Amino acid sequence: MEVVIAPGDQLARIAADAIETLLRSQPDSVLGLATGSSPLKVYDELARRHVEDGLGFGRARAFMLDEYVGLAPGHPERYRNVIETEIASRVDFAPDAVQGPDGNAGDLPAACAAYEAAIVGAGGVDLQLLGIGTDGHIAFNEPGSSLASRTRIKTLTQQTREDNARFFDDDIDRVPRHCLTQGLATIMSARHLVLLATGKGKAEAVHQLVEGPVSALWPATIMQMHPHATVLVDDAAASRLQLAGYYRQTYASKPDWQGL
Ligand SMILES: N[C@@H]1[C@@H](O)[C@H](O)[C@@H](COP(=O)(O)O)O[C@@H]1O
Repeated sequence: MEVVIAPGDQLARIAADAIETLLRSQPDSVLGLATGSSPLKVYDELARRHVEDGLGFGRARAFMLDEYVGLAPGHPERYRNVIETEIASRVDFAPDAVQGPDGNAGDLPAACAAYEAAIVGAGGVDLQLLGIGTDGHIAFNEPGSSLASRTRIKTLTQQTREDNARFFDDDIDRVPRHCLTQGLATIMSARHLVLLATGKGKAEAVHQLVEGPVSALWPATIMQMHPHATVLVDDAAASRLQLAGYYRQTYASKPDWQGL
């Protein structure tokens, strides 16, 4: 696991660089897209590079991490709509190139199985962007999630519903109680994981993610088992890291040939 501590804007550029390098060398790459506020600056940077530098997404495909259950198709906070607004509509993905789990399916378990099959059918995800919840969840794998889980229905914790109420007019009663989410094993199948976290509110989750024992109690800790995981954090999110000095020193002396 590589930990990079840098200012927020720089983190977004580092993540966008990794995606650009991938797309330029392999235009038919499969990207994993995350919702939440953490990746928004990355999406802004990718949209800018699309317009100004001709970065193309026309042959790429993308899979979303998760989706609320039961939000109306036109609801602005439905993750499919958020991804459309924040990135898909701003670049040149082909129609239907971006897929997400169907939180309005009549048969939700079947929709989860179909989603897993679609990811496998596309050859798996090359680069998965991730944020992290304050309780250490990735996608919507809440504490207690099986470390071997695949796409399935989950119940959101009170903490996550409180955290996400800001997207629902600060009214927790409007935040759905259930979601469909890629499982931890699904996420671990991606070839490169790139997690972004900023702000003091994420400091404990980041400490656990990088330095805590691997445990279902802090689901993101499974990333310690991934052969290619990058954690991009600002000073505030890094403030509880015990080995912050070592991570800074390692990144400062990173060889040019190494890449992210
Ligand atoms: N399902 C999403 C996660 O994918 C995201 O990582 C998390 C953190 O969001 P933010 O980046 O806004 O802090 O929020 C939601 O729960």
